[in-house]
Amino acid sequence: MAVCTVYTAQSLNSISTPPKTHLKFNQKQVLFYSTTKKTAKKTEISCSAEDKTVVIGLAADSGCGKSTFMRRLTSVFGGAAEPPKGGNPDSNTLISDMTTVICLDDYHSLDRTGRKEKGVTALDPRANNFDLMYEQVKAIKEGTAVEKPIYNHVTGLLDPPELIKPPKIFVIEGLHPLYDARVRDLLDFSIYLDISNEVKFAWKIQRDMAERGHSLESIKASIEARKPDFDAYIDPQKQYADTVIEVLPTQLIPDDNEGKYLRVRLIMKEGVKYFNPVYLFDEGSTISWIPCGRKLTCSYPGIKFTYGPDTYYGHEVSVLEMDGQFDRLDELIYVESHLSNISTKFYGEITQQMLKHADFPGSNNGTGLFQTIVGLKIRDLYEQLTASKTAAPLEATKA
Ligand SMILES: Nc1ncnc2c1ncn2[C@@H]1O[C@H](COP(=O)(O)OP(=O)(O)OP(=O)(O)O)[C@@H](O)[C@H]1O
Ligand SMILES: O=C(CO)[C@H](O)[C@H](O)COP(=O)(O)O
Repeated sequence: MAVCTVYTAQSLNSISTPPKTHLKFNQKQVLFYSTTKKTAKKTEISCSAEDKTVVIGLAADSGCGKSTFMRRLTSVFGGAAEPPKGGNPDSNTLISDMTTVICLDDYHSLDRTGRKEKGVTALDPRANNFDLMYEQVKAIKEGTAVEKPIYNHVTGLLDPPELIKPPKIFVIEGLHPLYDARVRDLLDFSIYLDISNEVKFAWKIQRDMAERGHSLESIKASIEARKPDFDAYIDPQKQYADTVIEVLPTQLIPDDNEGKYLRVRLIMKEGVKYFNPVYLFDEGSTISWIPCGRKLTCSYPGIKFTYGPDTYYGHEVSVLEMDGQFDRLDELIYVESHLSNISTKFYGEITQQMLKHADFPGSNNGTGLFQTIVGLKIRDLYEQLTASKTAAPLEATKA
C-alpha cells in the first residue's frame, strides 16, 4: 500500500472555504487543502488511490448493439449486471460488482413532447444537457456520488433522479459520450460502434418489427428522419475514439445485400496509454489469412482475416478485420491462438467467453469476437491504470 501525505484541517468545522480537492483514502473522503498547507495538520496515511473510478465511453446510434456489447463487457469483469435494486423499474442503469453502466439518454433535457414541440431529435445537442453530464461524470470520477436524472423510454418523460455511487469502472454509453470535449477528456478509454447504414437497417428492422411491433414503413421513416442529425452529431465522434468496431456488408459474396454475413473491422489507435493493439501473426506487418482448412470448419462463403497498419482520421491505427462467420464456435480457439496482445488471463479465455454467450447477437462473427476482445483490453487497461495510480502518490511524497 502506498503512503500518502495529506494535509487536513485541524477541525473540519473551522473551514469556511470550499475544499480544493477531494481525495479518497481507505474508502473515506478526505478533504485535501493544498492552499491551507501552512495551518493544516500534516498526516501520513496509507492511501488507496486504486479506489478511483475508471471511466469508459461507448458511443453509437440507437439499435447498434450497445446493450449487447455492455453485456459482454460486464461479463468479463464477472457478475451479472442488474438495474438498481428497489429503484425506478424503467431505470436505464445497470450495476454489477465492478461496473456501473449509465445510458446518456438520461441527460436528455427535452422530453419526448418537448422535442416534438421544438422540432428537434434526441440526437440534437439542444435536446441534451452536456453541462450536467460533464459535472456528474467528473464527480463520479473523483469518487463522489451523484443524483442522476432518468429519461423514461416507456413514458417519454424525465423521471425523478436516481443515486449513482462511484464504481470501480463507470461506463457511459449512448449517443454523445464523445461529443463534448470536457466529457471526452474525462474518459480513460473510448469505443465507437460504427454500423454501416445497410447493416443498421437490417438490425433495426429485425428488432423493431419483431419486438416492438413497428411497421417496415415506420422504421424506414424513422431512420431517414434521424439521418441528418446522425451525420452531423453522432458519426463525427468516431474520430475521437480509441477503438472503433466497424460493421459492413461482406465482401466474400459479390454485391451481397442480404446482410447475413458481415465484414467487421477492429480499428485500434496506436499510442493510447495502457492499450496495446491486438495483432495477427506479426505486429506491424500486413497479413491476409484464410483459416479454413484442417482446424476450422467453414461453409460458404468462408472466413477471411486481414491485419495491418493504416491511418484513420489522421491517426496511426492497427486494423484487424474478420469477414464471414464461424460454423463451430468451439473451434474459435484455433483463431484465438494466432492472435497476440489479447490480454487474456488464461489460454482460451476469448473462446470461453464467446461460448458462454453463444446466444447473444453476433456470436458467430467478428462483432462478438471483437466486442469480447475489447472487453478484455478494457479489463487490462483498468488493471494497469489502478496499479499505476496506487504507485503514483508514493512518487509524489518522494518529490
Ligand atoms: N452483433 C450483432 N449481430 C446481429 N444483430 C445484432 C448485433 N448486435 C445487435 N444486433 C441487433 O440489433 C438490436 C439492437 O441491439 P442492442 O439492443 O444491443 O442495441 P442498442 O444500441 O443498445 O439499442 P438501443 O440504444 O436502441 O437500446 C438487437 O436486438 C439485435 O437484433
Ligand atoms: O436515440 C435514442 C437513444 O436511445 C432514442 O431515440 C432517444 O433516447 C429518445 O428515446 P424515445 O424514442 O424512447 O423517446
